Amino acid sequence: MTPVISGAADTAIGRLDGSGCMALHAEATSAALADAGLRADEVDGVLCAYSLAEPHLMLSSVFNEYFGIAPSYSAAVQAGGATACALVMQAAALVRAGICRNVLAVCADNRLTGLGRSGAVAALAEVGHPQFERPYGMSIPAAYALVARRCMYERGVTAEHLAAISVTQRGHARRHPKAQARDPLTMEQALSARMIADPLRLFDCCLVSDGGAALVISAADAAADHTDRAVSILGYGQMNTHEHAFAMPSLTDFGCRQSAAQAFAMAGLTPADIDVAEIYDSFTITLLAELESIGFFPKGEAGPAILDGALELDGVLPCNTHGGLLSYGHSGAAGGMFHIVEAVRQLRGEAEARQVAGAETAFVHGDGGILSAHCSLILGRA
Ligand SMILES: CC(=O)CC(=O)SCCNC(=O)CCNC(=O)[C@H](O)C(C)(C)COP(=O)(O)OP(=O)(O)OC[C@H]1O[C@@H](n2cnc3c(N)ncnc32)[C@H](O)[C@@H]1OP(=O)(O)O
Repeated sequence: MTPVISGAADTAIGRLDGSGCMALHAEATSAALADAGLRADEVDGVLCAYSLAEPHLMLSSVFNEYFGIAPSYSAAVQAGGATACALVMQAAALVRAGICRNVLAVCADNRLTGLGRSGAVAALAEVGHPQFERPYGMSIPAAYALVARRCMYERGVTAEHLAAISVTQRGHARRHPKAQARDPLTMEQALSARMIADPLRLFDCCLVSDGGAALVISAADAAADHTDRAVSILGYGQMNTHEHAFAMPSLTDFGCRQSAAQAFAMAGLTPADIDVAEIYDSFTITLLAELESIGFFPKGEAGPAILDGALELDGVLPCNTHGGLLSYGHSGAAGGMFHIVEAVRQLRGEAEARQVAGAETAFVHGDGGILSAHCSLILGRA
């Protein structure tokens, strides 16, 4: 059974006063089911993730009860920023195995209003190793600063290369009416913004947001009964190289190389065949390093290419066309799901002012945090 994405939707994003984690899950789910043309009782699989603001021991069970459904397969998955892609990979496997016909994958969190930005940043700092990192104040931005410094030393990455990423993505976000950060951003502003973790400045860092997103992954014949806008899941792959920053095998070469290679082999495609890319951008350096590890650019060449407009809507690799985690928003596992929702919209030709002309193939990638767990998807126009 070929798996397809038959429905995709996201909630509002940003500071959503009064929002709750479960309400955002339910809102995203209702919208994705409506998009798929599916009733809730036709869903036989539910996959969800986790919440920082309202932690639950078994989020999937809580969600099912809250939403009033009783799927035959249900689980909560946690793979950091790779979670959304991992949910799609697991749902596709359930469909291929004939276990489920319509799997709902949903992620949401209210971490901006639920924890406050400083509370969210403090909670994220807890992911560091309890013995070797947390006592020394290692934060997530600081860990990525180590990656940035090493890429500067080994590959000639410059502050301008990183700033060009945040400026390009802000330009994309300004074309998306729902994006959280839509003010104009210039190279000068990006390069002179306050330092967060040297060499990463404010606009090198992703946002903290409230929001949610959901997808329906169906068997192709099941989807054909309720929609003609499904998007094919052509390939997927995953790689886990380490857990904590201190154990990274390399500060410049990441597991996305293997996860993407698996996905490309399954799809029978190469990076040159991709029309639009939605790639995890927790920090500007995350994206730059991934672009080179995956093979979209040779080592040391992504930065100059980005300065030349490679990631623009009419560039060689239109990338993070909704604005990404840097400007669209980042709400835990939902942050990665926003990338997938955007890929679906691009392939359906529904991306409005930010549509990439003739987009037929999309590459999506999630990175678990400190570049550990990696999961890649390749989607295609059905
Ligand atoms: C583990 C995984 O699962 C994988 C991952 O995704 S890793 C990524 C996880 N997420 C993070 O690490 C979050 C990264 N971001 C941050 O830590 C914070 O945004 C930051 C430290 C960069 C700034 O936080 P701060 O200093 O407390 O900002 P603060 O002084 O409150 O903000 C002032 C203004 O700056 C702006 N601002 C804040 N953060 C911003 C950002 N990242 N980009 C652009 N503007 C930002 C806002 O306009 C804000 O005004 P409002 O409050 O009106 O919105």
